[in-house]
Amino acid sequence: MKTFYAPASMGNFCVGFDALGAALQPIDGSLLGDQVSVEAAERDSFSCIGPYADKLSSIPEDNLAYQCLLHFKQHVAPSMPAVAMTLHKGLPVGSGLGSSACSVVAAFAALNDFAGTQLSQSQLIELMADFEAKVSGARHYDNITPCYLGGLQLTAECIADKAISVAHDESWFYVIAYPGFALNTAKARQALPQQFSLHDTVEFAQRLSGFCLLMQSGQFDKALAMMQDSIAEAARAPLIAGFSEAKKALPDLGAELVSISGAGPTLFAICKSEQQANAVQQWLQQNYINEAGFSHICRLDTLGTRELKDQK
Ligand SMILES: Nc1ncnc2c1ncn2[C@@H]1O[C@H](COP(=O)(O)OP(=O)(O)OP(=O)(O)O)[C@@H](O)[C@H]1O
Ligand SMILES: N[C@@H](CCO)C(=O)O
Repeated sequence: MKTFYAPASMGNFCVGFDALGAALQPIDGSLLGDQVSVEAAERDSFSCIGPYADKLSSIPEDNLAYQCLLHFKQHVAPSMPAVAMTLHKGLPVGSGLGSSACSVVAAFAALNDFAGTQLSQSQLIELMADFEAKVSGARHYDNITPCYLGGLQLTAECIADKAISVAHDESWFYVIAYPGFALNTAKARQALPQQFSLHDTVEFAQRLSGFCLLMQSGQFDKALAMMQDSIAEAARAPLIAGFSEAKKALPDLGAELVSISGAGPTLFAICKSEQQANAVQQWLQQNYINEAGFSHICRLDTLGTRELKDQK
């Protein structure tokens, strides 16, 4: 049996709505994502286990990972032998951490390996984006590609191979806090303005391109100073209880930036020291998350989706 792990990710990354995404790795070494195991079997089967399995339908056909298996057998590798697939659901649904992307990416990575189909990066990303789009209300790559490739990715349909890795400051800490309630991505997208002025559109492009060039040239503090969300935050903050209070309070504890992770409700804060990250996390644990929520101090996960070794 082989097990593939797909890390959590933060779509948008504040300054790049639908265009930037970053994969996360808790600094305590714990896994924050989904896992898909596959092994040869007499007949196809699917099971979903893990801490968030009960948040999903118990009907296999309703699960994205199983839908990936059915699609793969029908359209990619019809001669593939029967397989027993197990999804370990390690991320809450509607979290803002790329939960559905994790299931899809881990499933296709595991199936591509099991069937020996050796799909290209672009072919795999297109497959993954097709399935992510089924549930998120739109086709966006900013969870799929950082989850699959790792790191910070500039990502879009129009980009060669769908993603370009962007340099990042390895000393930054990302404090993430999932409050414990869900926010459906499709609903969070419906809350967005349907039109932006020419001025706002041009400014978004100027800010995103400036950010990427500054990051790529190692001018990380200048890049950090450019980080503003002019597309989604104003419309989505009212949907996320406590976000506005956190945005006001956390800079006093050392947060350089506070922004929404993906479509929310998870938020993230960028800190330059672990001491500041601990202070920010403590505030979030006391004021932002309920008993079903969690917080992690993270770095960027630079490995992306990978096989977990010594799985029995
Ligand atoms: N394996 C799966 N993982 C996550 N969602 C799934 C899965 N299978 C089916 N779904 C359904 O897909 C929908 C995912 O919606 P949504 O995109 O809001 O969640 P998400 O991907 O978990 O959110 P986010 O990307 O913000 O973490 C939910 O309605 C969920 O029930
Ligand atoms: N970029 C998408 C999803 C991110 O997880 C959005 O903000 O709706």
